[in-house]
Amino acid sequence: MGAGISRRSEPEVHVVVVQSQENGQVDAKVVRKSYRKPESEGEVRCGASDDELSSEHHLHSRYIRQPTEGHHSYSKLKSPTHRRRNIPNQLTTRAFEPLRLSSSLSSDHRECAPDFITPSYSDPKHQQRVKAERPVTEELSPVGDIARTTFELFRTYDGAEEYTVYMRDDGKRFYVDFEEQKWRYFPKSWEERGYFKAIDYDPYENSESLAQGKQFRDTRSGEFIHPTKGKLVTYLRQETQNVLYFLDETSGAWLPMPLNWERHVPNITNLAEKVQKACPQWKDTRAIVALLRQCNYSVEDCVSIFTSLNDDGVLDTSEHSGRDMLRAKLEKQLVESRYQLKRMEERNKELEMDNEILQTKLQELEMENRRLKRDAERHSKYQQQIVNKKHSTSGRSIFFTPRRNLHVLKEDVNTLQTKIVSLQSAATKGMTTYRTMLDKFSSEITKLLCAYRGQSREIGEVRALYQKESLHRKLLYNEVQELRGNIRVFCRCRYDERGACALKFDASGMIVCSTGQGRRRAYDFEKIFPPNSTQEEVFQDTKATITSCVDGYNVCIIAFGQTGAGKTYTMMGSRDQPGVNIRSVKELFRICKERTKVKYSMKVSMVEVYNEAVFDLLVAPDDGHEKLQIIKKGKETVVQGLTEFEIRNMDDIMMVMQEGEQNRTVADTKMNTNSSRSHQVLMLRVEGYDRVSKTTSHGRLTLVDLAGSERISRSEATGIRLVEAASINKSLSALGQVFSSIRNNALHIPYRNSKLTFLLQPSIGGDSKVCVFVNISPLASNLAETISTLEFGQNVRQVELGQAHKHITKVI
Ligand SMILES: Nc1ncnc2c1ncn2[C@@H]1O[C@H](COP(=O)(O)OP(=O)(O)OP(=O)(O)O)[C@@H](O)[C@H]1O
Repeated sequence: MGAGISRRSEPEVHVVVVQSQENGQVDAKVVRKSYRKPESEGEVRCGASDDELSSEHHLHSRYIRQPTEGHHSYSKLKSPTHRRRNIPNQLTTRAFEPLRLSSSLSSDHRECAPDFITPSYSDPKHQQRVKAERPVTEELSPVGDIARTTFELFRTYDGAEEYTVYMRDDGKRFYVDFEEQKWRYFPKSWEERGYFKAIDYDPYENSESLAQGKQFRDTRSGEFIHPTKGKLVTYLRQETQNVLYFLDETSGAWLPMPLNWERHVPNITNLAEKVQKACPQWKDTRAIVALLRQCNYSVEDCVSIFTSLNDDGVLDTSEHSGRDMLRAKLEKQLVESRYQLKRMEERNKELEMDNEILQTKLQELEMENRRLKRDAERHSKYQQQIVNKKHSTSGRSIFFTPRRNLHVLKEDVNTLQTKIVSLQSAATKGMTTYRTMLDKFSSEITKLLCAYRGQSREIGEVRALYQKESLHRKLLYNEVQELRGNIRVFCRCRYDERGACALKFDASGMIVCSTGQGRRRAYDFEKIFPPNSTQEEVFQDTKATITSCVDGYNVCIIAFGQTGAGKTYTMMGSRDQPGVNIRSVKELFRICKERTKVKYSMKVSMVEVYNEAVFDLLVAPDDGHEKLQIIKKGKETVVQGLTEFEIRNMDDIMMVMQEGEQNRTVADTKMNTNSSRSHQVLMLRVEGYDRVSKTTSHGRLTLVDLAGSERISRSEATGIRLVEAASINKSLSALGQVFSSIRNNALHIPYRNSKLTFLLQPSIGGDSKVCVFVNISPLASNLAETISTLEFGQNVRQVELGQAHKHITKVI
């Protein structure tokens, strides 16, 4: 038992035809909406050829034939919404296949061309019939927004047919019926049989709506009055993008127009006004001009990007959002392009593999073909020999070859020949198929390669733009920082051979780490030093700040971070790789030596803050390690009884530092074998007497190596180590509170909450220049501490100290 099913668009009609095996009676049933099995037993043989189907489809009726010998039966079905038509009784007998609709009856085709169906559009005979039968479709109006349309060439894979296709801005395709001079919807089902090729289209040539643009293109040279530069000659040159150049009269060269100037060019102003008219909430003209540049001065593209970004919620329409919007767009484009590139690469690989397989198959077939040809030649030779032999023996008695044997041989040869011919034709057919497929794949590969190259170039451009933007942003930020007198915060990640790096150092100069639950966060600092950074590189960015203490500024450098994250390494360093402390003093000596008109003197002192008490590190503990008191004398903060040494060269400072390091409290902890248990503060007073201006500058350099924050649960500190850890954490949190209070402009800044903050008050709370190093570990096991250190750094970054002041006194 079986069934044939016919289906069309609503109302859905299913037909079941059953022929009883007992009496041969044929029965056809109409089942709507669902497929139902026929109840009577029988064998189904029903169907219709494509021709018959297509010729009847436009009648909107179906018939099913049961071709038993000499008898034809049919069932005529009609859809209630369509008209009835008589079906001819006489139908030819032929082998039927199960009743089906041709592939061209896809839903989109029906929707587009309701009154005609093209089952085999490449068949010219059929097309003629279709043209004769199809009623004229409504007058389609393909022209939408002409600037956003695409003209394409649709070519069938066998190359037999070509259509000019037009894609409207709403994505609908049309093709030109040249005979009837009409636009028709392009059926979706055709797309499987060929491919599209874009036809280059110049909107200036064809669009009336861009008459303004045409005029603009025709008058590429021009001049305009710049508010400060006066009259400037311009010329709009087209390269990959349109780029506006102006004639620099000094050098006589055409230079690209700066964005700020471009706003005053009348044509550009016109375009920008158009954009603003379309997007009234977008007020930032500079951003509009920037986006127009990116969109090759296409108002439509510009508006479209604006609208789409606005829809996505990406766009902030406030005045200063243009650059952000552009960046967001570029980032989005970058992500999309990367994804597409990846997909294309995958597809490319697949196609290349298919291609290889096909090549191998083709080679096999060619070998088979050659072998068959050789066999055929051998057999025809053999047959010829037999015939010759027969002729030569025809006059004689049948002594050599009995007639019967000859007959059998002849039959064998004939059979063999037939087989060879059929094999040859099969091989040729197979080869043709594989060749066609090969051609198809080759063209696809070529297309993909072109697209791939285009994408790569685009990605390169977008990436370069993005990096330029990031750099620009950073420079602007630095300028703003300079003006606001903020603390500069650097981040240094230590090198650690114990494990892989769990942090990502972004190309745009950010540090990215996972903050749990699949979320990631990027942290931005003045500069980020990845694990492989050298001590010299780290010092380079602080150098400028340090040297300003020679001019009379107070400068303070602080290293903050988890225990073992490399604070002491950054500040003190090793003998071979000296840190910021030694390099700073060396730099100070170098500058002092350079300035011959100024007489400098340097004095150094060193203290540690250990368990909430201040100790002089330049006094050996044996000589009486006394707690020192910090007191306020007017505006100054003074450590009572502090030893101060004058230093004249590097040897002096090296000796002093060695002494201080020896006296500092360090201990072996679970987290660091040489862990600093106190905050070390090195203070340098630099006085310079200018013989010419008769003034004295009083600069002060404070270098602070903080003790490391630690989680007691991880460091497993007990006894005295636990007391130390508690006091370290307390003073560090007091430091954090001081920064937060300054940031929030609090009336009271709690400097006195700890000895550390009280000691550092003149350095961090006044008119100093401050650099903070946040030291972090790259290990995944330290991620929680790393994140809290990075958060601390971000908070400190927001602090505004105001502009630093020079300390200069006039000598009478
Ligand atoms: N960038 C680096 N390259 C190579 N080794 C480093 C680096 N940073 C730190 N180290 C090494 O890591 C170890 C711990 O560093 P360091 O003592 O400077 O950490 P710390 O933050 O000062 O710790 P604590 O707060 O416990 O004193 C030292 O042996 C140091 O030499």
